[in-house]
Parts: sequence; structure tokens; C-alpha cells
Amino acid sequence: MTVRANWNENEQILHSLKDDILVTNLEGIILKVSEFTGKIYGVESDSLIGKSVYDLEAQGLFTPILTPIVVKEKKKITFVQTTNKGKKLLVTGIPVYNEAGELYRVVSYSHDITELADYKNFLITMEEEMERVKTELDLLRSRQLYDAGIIAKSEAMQNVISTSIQVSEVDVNVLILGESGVGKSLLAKFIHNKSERKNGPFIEVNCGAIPDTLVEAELFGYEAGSFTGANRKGKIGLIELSDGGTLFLDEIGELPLAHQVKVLKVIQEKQFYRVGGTKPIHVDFRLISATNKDLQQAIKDKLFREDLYFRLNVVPITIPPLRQRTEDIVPLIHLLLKQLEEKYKKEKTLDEAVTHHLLHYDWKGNVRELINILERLVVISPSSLITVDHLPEYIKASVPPSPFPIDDHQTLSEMMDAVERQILLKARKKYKTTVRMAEALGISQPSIVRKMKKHQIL
Ligand SMILES: Nc1ncnc2c1ncn2[C@@H]1O[C@H](COP(=O)(O)OP(=O)(O)OP(=O)(O)O)[C@@H](O)[C@H]1O
Repeated sequence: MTVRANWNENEQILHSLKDDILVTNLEGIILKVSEFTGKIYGVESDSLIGKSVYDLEAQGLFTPILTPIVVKEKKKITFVQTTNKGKKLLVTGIPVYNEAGELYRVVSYSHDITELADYKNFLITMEEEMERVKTELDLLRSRQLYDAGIIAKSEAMQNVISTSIQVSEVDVNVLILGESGVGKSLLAKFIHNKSERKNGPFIEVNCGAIPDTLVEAELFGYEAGSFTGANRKGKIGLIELSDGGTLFLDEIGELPLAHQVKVLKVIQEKQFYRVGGTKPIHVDFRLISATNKDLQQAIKDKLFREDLYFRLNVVPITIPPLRQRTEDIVPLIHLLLKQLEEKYKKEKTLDEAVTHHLLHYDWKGNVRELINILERLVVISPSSLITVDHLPEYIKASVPPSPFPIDDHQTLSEMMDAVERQILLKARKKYKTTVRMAEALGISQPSIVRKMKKHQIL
């Protein structure tokens, strides 16, 4: 954009503006300035007239200068200038042409953006600070998880962990849902250890493992001589033991219907009677329960009380099955292998193909099943390298072979060769002779021999 100017006519207008306006010739000599310009630089405006912008820059009044750039580019230019007072100015220079169409002046005007620049710097500092705090938090979290022996690489598990950290800070009832072996007990302990009750007891009650007839005595305890077979001195129940800490009711879905109302009462009132007792006992516990059952279905089937369900389910946390968070498998293998190496005083390495199989297995028994398999492998493999041969047949069979390894560094024909080699190796293992291999693969026996020679597997 260009400006056709008549400065004599506009002299008054120039000085009435509350803007910094400066006119130079092409050599950078200042011809006109608005009154406001002097204020910006802390000098008399008139004192600037006749001065060279180059000299003023050398004196430190402002930098960098605009005139030479506008003269060179012959177009409107905008950039940020710094003044002797430390101000940041957004300066725009416009080329002005005379009637003959020749460039003969440069007009510049500016806006003080010091505050804006300060805000920007503040924002950048805050962003850096937030990034630093976030990294620190992530580090702390992963260290906490590491200390707790929890692997949570997948996004799904990370969500589970951040919800758990949030709820650990308040005494709210938590219901942990998930298939068997996904880590519900581990998470319950993690929540307890992160809570203010961490120095109190963590009492784990497996509701499915207590015989029906003993549930009340185990949970509530009993007074001396209250029933035949009972300890003469009486017994403190598990609920009473959890006082000041966390009561973890595992497999709550297995709690017989007949006992559910009593459990509901103690959760609501935090007080109960021992079997045969007449004195109410007060308890202060935080309740975490867990189940792999569909409690809503159990309610429909009249096996679980709806009111108890609502009490337990204030904050539900669902741990997804391992097969839905495969990113956790490799770190889990590393952690578990390390634990097993320590336990059995043996050093073991997994062959890559073993990891491949473990990554693709269905893990119906989740982490617990992975632990069992690894333990078996560590114990039975004779050498330090665990190979596919050591895997149970059902795991070997469950994994489709991966004949198409995509490798960025290989050409298509190299990848095809690799696949062909794998097929031939498998066929040789299965069919033993080149004649049967040829039959099975639908090519001639000489072709099989030629290809095996090519792959140096004959
Ligand atoms: N994310 C994990 N990181 C490390 N170890 C884990 C993880 N999840 C589970 N485990 C381990 O797997 C095993 C089974 O976990 P846990 O007993 O907590 O499962 P669960 O869901 O409570 O099982 P169940 O429903 O049968 O009671 C434990 O040895 C536990 O330490």
C-alpha cells in the first residue's frame, strides 16, 4: 500500500494525533515527527528533525531501523522495535511516492506493545513452568507406580491411576470393577497407600472365600462363648480390625444375600455388634470394594441388594482387561521377569518371538495369568534364553504367525523373501521332505529345492 501525502496541509492533523508518526527521506533523515513521537523516546520531538535514523540507532534511541528496509522492499513493512526506554513498539513503515511515481519518503507509525510483549513473556514463562511441573508430576507418578509395582503404560491404565490418585485423597467409597486378575487388589492397596490412612491397617476380606456360616463371625467378630466351636475368649472381626484404615471387600459380588443387609448397615452407620454382643462398636474405615461380577445383573437376578450397590458404587473405577491394553504387556513382562529372576535367582531373557506370542495372546486370566506363564517359563527353561519351544501349546497355537513384517529399511522384494523363507522353514518343520513340502505348497519339488538353496536352508 502506498500513501500520497501532502504534508503542508496535514501538519496540524499530524500533531493532533496521539500516535508516534515519523517521516524520513530515503537516506533516513527525519523530516517530520508527530509531537507524540518525542514522548515515546523521552526527547523533544523537534530535536529529532534533521537527524539520521542511523545515528539515532547508533545512539541507542531505537533499534532496528525501518527506513532502509522499506526503501529496499518498496512495500509496507511491520516489525518490532525496541526503544531506549526498553519499550517494545510494533512499527509499520509505508513507502510514499511522489507525483512522478518515484519513491521519496518513508512514513512510519508505531504502537506500544510493551504490555503485550510482557504478557507474552509471562505466558511463555508460565507455559514453561507448567511443562516443567507436568514433567515432574509424570516422573513422580511413574516413580510412585514403580514403587507400588504397578505398570500403567497404556492410556486406559493411566486414566485408572489418575482417578485412583484423586479418590485416594477423600474418604469416598470406591468400587473397583474388572475381570479376574486385572489388578483390583493391587489398585485397592495403591489407593490405601496414597490416602491419609496409609499408616492405618489395610484389611482385605475375600467375600467369596469365607464359608457362608462363618461370614458374620469373620466380619463382625464374636463375644466369648457366643456359639459352639467359637474361641472361648471371643474374637475381633475383620471390620473392627480395619479401624483407622481401609476395609477392602474383595469379590463383594460373592457376599451371600443374607449377610448383605448387615454389611450395608455397618457401611452406613460405621457401628455394629459382635455376634452375641450387646455393646455397639464404632469403627472408622474407608471402604473399597471390588468385583468381577456384573452387579447390575445380580440385582436383577435378586442376588444383590440394590441399596448396597448404590452405597458401594460412589466412585466406580473399571480396570480394563489386559488384552485391551497391550501397551502394558511388554513393561509388565520386564517387571515380572525381574521379580521372578530375583525370586528364583536365575537370569532369563525372552526370545523376541516369545514376546510376540505373549503380545498376541488373549490373556483371559489377565496379569495373573501372565505371571503364571512367566513363572513357568523361568522355572522350566533350561537355558537363560526362553524360546517359543518353552511356551505352552495353547499360547503357541493362539497366535497367528506374522508373515508380513513391515520394515522401513527393507524393499518389497526383501520383505517378500523374508516371508518366503519363513513359509519354507515352517513347511520343512511340518512336512519334513521336499516332496511333501512341494505338494502342500502347490509348487514343484525342484522349485522347493531351488528356493531352499536360495535361502540357504537346505
Ligand atoms: N498393572 C499391574 N502392574 C503390575 N502388576 C500387576 C498389575 N496388575 C496386576 N498385577 C499383578 O497381577 C496379580 C493379580 O492382581 P490382583 O490380585 O490385584 O488382581 P484382581 O483383579 O484383584 O484379581 P481377582 O479378581 O482374582 O481378585 C498380582 O500379583 C498383581 O500384583
